[in-house]
Amino acid sequence: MLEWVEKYRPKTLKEVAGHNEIKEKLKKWIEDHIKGKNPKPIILVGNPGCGKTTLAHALANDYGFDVIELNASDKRNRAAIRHIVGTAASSKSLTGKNILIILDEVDGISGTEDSGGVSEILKVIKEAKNPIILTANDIYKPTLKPLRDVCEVINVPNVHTNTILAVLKRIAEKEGLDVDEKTLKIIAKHSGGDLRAAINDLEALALGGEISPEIASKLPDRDTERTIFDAMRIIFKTTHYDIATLALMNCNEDLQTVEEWLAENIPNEYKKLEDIERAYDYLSKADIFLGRVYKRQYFGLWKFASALMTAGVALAKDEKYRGFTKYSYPSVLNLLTKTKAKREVLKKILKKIGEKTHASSKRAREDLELLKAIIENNIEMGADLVRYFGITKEELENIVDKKLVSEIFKIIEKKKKEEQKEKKEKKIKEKIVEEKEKKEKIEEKVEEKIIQKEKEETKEIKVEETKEQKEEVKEEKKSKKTKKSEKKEEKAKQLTLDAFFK
Ligand SMILES: Nc1ncnc2c1ncn2[C@@H]1O[C@H](COP(=O)(O)OP(=O)(O)OP(=O)(O)O)[C@@H](O)[C@H]1O
Repeated sequence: MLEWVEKYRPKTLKEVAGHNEIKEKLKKWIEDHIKGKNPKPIILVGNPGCGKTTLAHALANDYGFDVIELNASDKRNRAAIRHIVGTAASSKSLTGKNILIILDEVDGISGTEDSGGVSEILKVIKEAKNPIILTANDIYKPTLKPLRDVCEVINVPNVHTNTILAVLKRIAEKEGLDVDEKTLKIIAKHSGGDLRAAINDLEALALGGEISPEIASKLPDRDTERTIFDAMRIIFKTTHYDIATLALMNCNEDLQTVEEWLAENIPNEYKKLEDIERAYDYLSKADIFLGRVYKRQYFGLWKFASALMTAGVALAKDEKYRGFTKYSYPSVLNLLTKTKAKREVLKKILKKIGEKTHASSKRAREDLELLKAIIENNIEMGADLVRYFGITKEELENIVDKKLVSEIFKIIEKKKKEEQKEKKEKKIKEKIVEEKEKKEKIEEKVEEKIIQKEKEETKEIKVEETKEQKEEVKEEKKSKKTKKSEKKEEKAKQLTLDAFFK
């Protein structure tokens, strides 16, 4: 049974959804070839599943070309490519048709381990009389610059959501699926412009037997889980070392998670016992390296773990298994996800205890056991400790019986209220003392002022007194003076009288 992406792969350019401008460019390019103008080879660059290979095949079909499609990043293919290019000097196939060479995944030529890869492809391009289309997800690696220089780069954008929706509708109709537009829209949006992913999702949901908006919205997330799905697809479907090792390039998951995914899905993909055995053998070897990376911090071993996991599992099969495989979420991770919330809470509690007791989380774990025992035997003390550590009710419910928790928090509330009351009373008492002190101070000040005033008054009286005394002395002096002068005058008068009578 063909998987849907193959079953519904467009045969002609007309059937290819979207990409109208690119279709015109390709048509002109192949017509130039037919006219013998020998234009530059084309590199179609775009994200996975946007239709690069489909465009190339449809073009060949429309113009009656036979196709030779080879994976450029596979070293073993290079000899075949050279041979084909060499023998196809007449640029015609056995059937007498023109040949279009499609070199897939040129960005899979790895720079260091396959340094001659790019120059070999360049040689092929130079010698070939046939039109060549190369495809790549990313052509902007520095090692691929020589290829960019001799080819025409055409960027193929992601497929528009509406276009994807139209394709999904057509497939659903042909497959007689009972699915509404809302669900198809969710799948289309979710694919992020990757039509292959959208078709695969629709097929996976159809296989599951139920296609509803609820289920469609549970599809793995494009940017996170999706990348791990892509990685699984690449590792399980390829038989090439380089491609397999690149499978984790855009994958954000750590190697331990990838290992779980592979362990879960090996028997989903591989059917021959020998393949399964070999795959698990490589995976277990990868696990040994990975263990040493983490335990001994030998980060140099990481690449061996990664290579054994990706290329090891990929090359464990004798040949590719065709058809669609539904990769499942690892059951162990499923279990961990289910208990994740609980584990997170436990971590928080241990952190809180550790902060107060200045202990590691390992030691805090022992303290937590102690706390549980205290709660069961002396709930008052347990409540005090729970409060001291700052453990919330919701957190405590994860580790202690709910009944006990509500009792503990009743005690805590009661204590809190009592403390608040005490605090209030203390505040009132303090206020009273404060007021009293204030009053006393005011009284002291008033007294001081009265004394001051009295002092000032006595001073004034004294001043008055001295003034009066001065006046009196003056008066006395004055009267003495007048008396003296009167006496003088009298004396003078007497003298004149005496003189007169003499
Ligand atoms: N524009 C399109 N119109 C119709 N179907 C498409 C289109 N693009 C992709 N598809 C579907 O998606 C499948 C994958 O497309 P194709 O192999 O061309 O992608 P690609 O861009 O070459 O991806 P990759 O980079 O992974 O090789 C096709 O088999 C086809 O069913």
